[in-house]
Amino acid sequence: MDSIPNLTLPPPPPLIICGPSGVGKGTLLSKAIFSSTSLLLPSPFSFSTSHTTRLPRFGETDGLEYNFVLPSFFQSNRHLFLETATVHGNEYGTTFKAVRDVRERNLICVLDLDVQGVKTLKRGIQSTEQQQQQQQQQTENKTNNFEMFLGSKFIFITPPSFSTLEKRLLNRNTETSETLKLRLENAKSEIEYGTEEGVFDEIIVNDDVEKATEKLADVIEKLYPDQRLERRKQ
Ligand SMILES: Nc1ncnc2c1ncn2[C@@H]1O[C@H](COP(=O)(O)OP(=O)(O)OP(=O)(O)O)[C@@H](O)[C@H]1O
Repeated sequence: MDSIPNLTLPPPPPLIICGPSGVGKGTLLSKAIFSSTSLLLPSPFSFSTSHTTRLPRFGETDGLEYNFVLPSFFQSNRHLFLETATVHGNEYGTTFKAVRDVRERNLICVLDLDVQGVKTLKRGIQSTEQQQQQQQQQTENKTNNFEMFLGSKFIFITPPSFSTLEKRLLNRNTETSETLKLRLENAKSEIEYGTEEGVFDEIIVNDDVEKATEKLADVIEKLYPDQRLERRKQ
């Protein structure tokens, strides 16, 4: 007997935000899409819950801010992760399941990825597109973790200048002189990649925070024409 077709449409593809550390990704995202105060117009976007080996801070709940796991979880389950990164000796990563969970809630998944993560994702998307063109997917009937990322939108946030990025990292007061140096060294090649023609759908210069927030909201509404974001009076 034929199975009943699933008539619910999947949510729109994920939104990927990338940019050097300290450029203001978190700041702009929380102002542009996660600041909704209206219960009638809740944000259609949601972050996925990452995994980490760092210990929970006071007030953090397992499964909410992060899935707190042992280092052995990362070692034995690499295949479950879209991307992983080591920060200050702790592992962080996004599993395919975490993205799927957001999509099952019918929300658009937002991923804050570094350049390595973007490259991995783009490779996965490209090979999935190739497989689909050759129609191998149907004949082999394999589940492909990258299928849900087809059509993802990529936004790169860049600083107005290198010295501004350095100032922001310094003012944030989160860096030692070593991590500051490392983040700035990485930023050079990240900005080079991010501003290359055709890699990202949109590039936003985070100069004035209010203008950049407005620009981010405009760009998101352009990339997701069926979505409306709650705009704040400045
Ligand atoms: N347009 C802006 N003008 C001035 N300061 C800003 C601007 N945007 C962000 N900042 C400040 O810069 C610092 C870095 O911002 P934020 O933490 O959002 O960066 P991030 O890209 O999310 O960094 P990370 O990738 O390390 O998490 C913060 O102290 C933030 O308040």
